[in-house]
Amino acid sequence: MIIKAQNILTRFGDKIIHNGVSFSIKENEIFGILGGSGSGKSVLLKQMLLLEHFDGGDYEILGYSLKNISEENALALRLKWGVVFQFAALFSFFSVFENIAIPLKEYTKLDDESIFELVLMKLKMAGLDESVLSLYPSELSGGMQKRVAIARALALDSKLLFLDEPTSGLDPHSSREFDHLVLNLKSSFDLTIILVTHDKESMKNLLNRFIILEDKKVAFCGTYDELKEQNSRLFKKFME
Ligand SMILES: Nc1ncnc2c1ncn2[C@@H]1O[C@H](COP(=O)(O)OP(=O)(O)OP(=O)(O)O)[C@@H](O)[C@H]1O
Repeated sequence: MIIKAQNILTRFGDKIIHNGVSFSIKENEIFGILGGSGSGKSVLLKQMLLLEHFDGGDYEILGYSLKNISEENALALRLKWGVVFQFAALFSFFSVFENIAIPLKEYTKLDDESIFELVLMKLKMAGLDESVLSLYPSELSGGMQKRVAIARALALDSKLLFLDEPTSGLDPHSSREFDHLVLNLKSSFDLTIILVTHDKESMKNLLNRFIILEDKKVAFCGTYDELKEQNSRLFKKFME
């Protein structure tokens, strides 16, 4: 297991968000976190990324326990994953090249030529070519911005990729193109991908397994076909 969540309890003030949430994510799967609005999907994602507290239980990610993790281990872990947040979150005042090069400049001692080669390689992995290198984010379509964000997230050879609502804001055609990209990345680069999504097509096309959060707990964990067979109420609610 690459990620294990055990009995997670989350509170904000008096309000309980998760009460005993447990799940495991296997290597090289696309794993979905589903649930209604406010069910705690984003909070769960942020907890795994060390961006949000939890009040009980523990996560184990790539062998590190997140409870009481040291600064040093937290940094080591941050270098092992890539993240794409909902609105691509590119630096608007940097070019595409600069956006993708940032983690390479910050965390490696590579020379300029190697950085250029790597940026180009990551851009191609994400389905773009050198013609966009000198453009600024505002000059790109929404779908292209997401691709640049993916290229940046994978700059450091991450094996874990977290995506928060990656198709939100995209038209249906670009959303399906994005699904293809995610599938390609998974199979070509042995990535494990964790995805929060509302997009029913993406759920059907992409997810190997998923959890559904409901009433502060995991109401379902398994595959699309298993949900269809085992729980028609949740299937209707989330997949139809
Ligand atoms: N920092 C915070 N302080 C207080 N409450 C918070 C905080 N972050 C999230 N919450 C609350 O936790 C609950 C779960 O939020 P979360 O953003 O995880 O929901 P979600 O399942 O991702 O919903 P959506 O699909 O609408 O984005 C919400 O009720 C939200 O108001």
